[in-house]
Amino acid sequence: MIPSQIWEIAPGAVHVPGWLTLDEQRHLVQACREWARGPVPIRHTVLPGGGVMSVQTVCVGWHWQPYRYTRLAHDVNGRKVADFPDWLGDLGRRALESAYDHPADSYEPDTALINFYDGQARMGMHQDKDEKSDAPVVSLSVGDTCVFRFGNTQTRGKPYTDVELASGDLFVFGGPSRLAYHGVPKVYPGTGDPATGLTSGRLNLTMRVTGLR
Ligand SMILES: O=C(O)CCC(=O)C(=O)O
Ligand SMILES: [Fe+2]
Repeated sequence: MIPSQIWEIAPGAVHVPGWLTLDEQRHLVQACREWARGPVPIRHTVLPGGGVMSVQTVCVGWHWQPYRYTRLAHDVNGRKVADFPDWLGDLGRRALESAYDHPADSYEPDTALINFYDGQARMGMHQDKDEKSDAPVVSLSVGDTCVFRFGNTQTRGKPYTDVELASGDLFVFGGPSRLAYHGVPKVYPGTGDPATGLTSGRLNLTMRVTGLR
């Protein structure tokens, strides 16, 4: 295989286009489909102020609800989310190795948030800061291409860099970029390859280390 190109967007923030093979994307879509059904079904997360997120989210390992991780999904059906599978941890370590070009044996993600975007869904600028660990976030995308806005650690606004994340792309943010604001201002409907098993929309999976036990 041709080695993937690696783009450093900011220190510790790396974009690797086309990192997942089509087979890996298919496998991920299948797994996400199962997780979306339960034990805690995929849902539009309700924010404390009453707002509803336009993306739909399902978690594995730990359940995220704004703004903490819990064992049980109190805001959905009170059940425990699916276990974080070993194969996903292996994929996370491989991803980190590709992005940073050094071994990642000690990287042990214990939660994944899976977001589904339809053509209208967006995600506002935010920091991933509910984890009690400074380990990197590994992000994998399948389906429609989006604009991923990667900003700075100080403000929601400029400076930021807009990156197009397409199906199979890997994005890692850690180190000095771990707490950078980021968001998804736009998804381009109809740009994904149905061969992934996803006929419309965009799937994004982020793995994280919660630092909880
Ligand atoms: O969909 C994406 O690419 C980013 C998702 C994200 O930032 C999150 O789940 O915290
Ligand atoms: Fe995020």
